[in-house]
Amino acid sequence: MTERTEQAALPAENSRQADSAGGSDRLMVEIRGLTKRFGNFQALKSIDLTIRRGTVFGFIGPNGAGKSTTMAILATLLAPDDGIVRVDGIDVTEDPKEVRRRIGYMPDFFGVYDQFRTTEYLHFYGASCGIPRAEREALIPQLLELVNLSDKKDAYVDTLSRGMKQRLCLARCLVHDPDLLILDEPASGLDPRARIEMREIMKELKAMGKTIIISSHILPELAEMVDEIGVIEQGRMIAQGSVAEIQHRLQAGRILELRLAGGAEEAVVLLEGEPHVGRVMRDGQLVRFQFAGGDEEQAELLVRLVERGVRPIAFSEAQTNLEDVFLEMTKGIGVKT
Ligand SMILES: Nc1ncnc2c1ncn2[C@@H]1O[C@H](COP(=O)(O)OP(=O)(O)OP(=O)(O)O)[C@@H](O)[C@H]1O
Repeated sequence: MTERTEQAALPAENSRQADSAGGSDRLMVEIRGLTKRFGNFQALKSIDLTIRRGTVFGFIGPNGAGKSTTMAILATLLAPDDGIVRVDGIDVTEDPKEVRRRIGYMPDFFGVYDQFRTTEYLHFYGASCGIPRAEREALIPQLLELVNLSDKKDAYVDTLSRGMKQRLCLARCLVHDPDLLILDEPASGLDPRARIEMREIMKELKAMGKTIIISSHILPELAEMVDEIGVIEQGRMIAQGSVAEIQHRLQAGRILELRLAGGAEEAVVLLEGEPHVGRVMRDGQLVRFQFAGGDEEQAELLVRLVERGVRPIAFSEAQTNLEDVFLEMTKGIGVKT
C-alpha cells in the first residue's frame, strides 16, 4: 500500500472549467512511459495506458502489481518519476488543481468521520469543494439516493455497514460532479449482495456519462460491468483491450463450439485436417476447437464441414470468462481472490 492522504484528492472548489474539445473519442486518461520508484524498488516500469471518455475500465492485477500506485498518481497524490500522465488532456504534474476538479478518487482504505451523520458528512465535503449550502441542500439527497442511502440520511456514519460506508465514500467522490471516477477496489470486503448493489451503481454512473476506472480482484464482478480491461503485473501492463479482444489474444484465436446432431468423431477428424484449427476437444456431440482464422475463414470452414456431411445444430464462439483469462495471464503469481 502506498502512503497518502485521501484529503488531498478533494478538489479545491467546485467550479468546472468549460468542457474543452468535446466528443467521445477524446482520451480521458493518457499514460505514456509512466515510471515510479520507491527507493530502489521500481513499482511501475514504463506503463502505457489510454482510456476514452465514457469507458468503464477494469484495472486488474495481482497483489502489489502497481494498481494503487497508478491510481494515486492519476489522483495527483503521488508524483511520477518519469513519463506523461494526463487526465482530460491536463498533465497531472503541471496542473494538479485542474486535474482534481475533474476526478473523484476513492482509495482502497476509507476514512470516514464516525461522529458525523451521513448528510453532515456530505455537507462537510461539499463545503470543502466550495459548493454553496443551497446547492448542497438539493444535491445531497440526490447523491444519497444514487448510492441507495436515502433511508440512512440521519444515521451516524459509525452505525453504517462496510458496504454502506463504501457507498457513502462513493457519494463523497461525486459531490463535485467529476468526469472521471478512480475507484480503488470499491467491491473489496463486500458481501455478494453489497457487491451487486455496487455494480448497479456503476451502471447508473456509466449511464450518466462518467468515465470510471475500477480496480479489483473480483474478476467475474468486473467482467459484468467493464467495457475494457487492463492487466498489470509486476509494474508492467501486460494487456489492454475489450474482454473479448484479450481473450482472443491470449488464446491465439478463438474457441469455437460445434454442437452436432451426430457424427462427432468424424467431425473431429475433419477439423484436425483444416487450416487455422488448433486443438480439438470432444465431449459427446459437442466439439470445441481453437481457431486462429477470422470471420471469413470461420464461415468457409462451416460450409466445408457441411459439404462433407457434418450436421451442426449450433456453431458458435465458446464463452470463457474474465477470471480464466486473468489466471492464465498471471500464471504462477500469487492472486488474491
Ligand atoms: N510508499 C511505498 N513505499 C515503498 N514501496 C511501496 C510504496 N507503495 C507501494 N509500494 C510497493 O509498490 C508495489 C505496488 O504497490 P501497489 O499498492 O500499487 O499495488 P497494488 O496492485 O495496488 O496491490 P494491492 O492489490 O495489494 O493493493 C508493491 O510492491 C508495494 O509494496
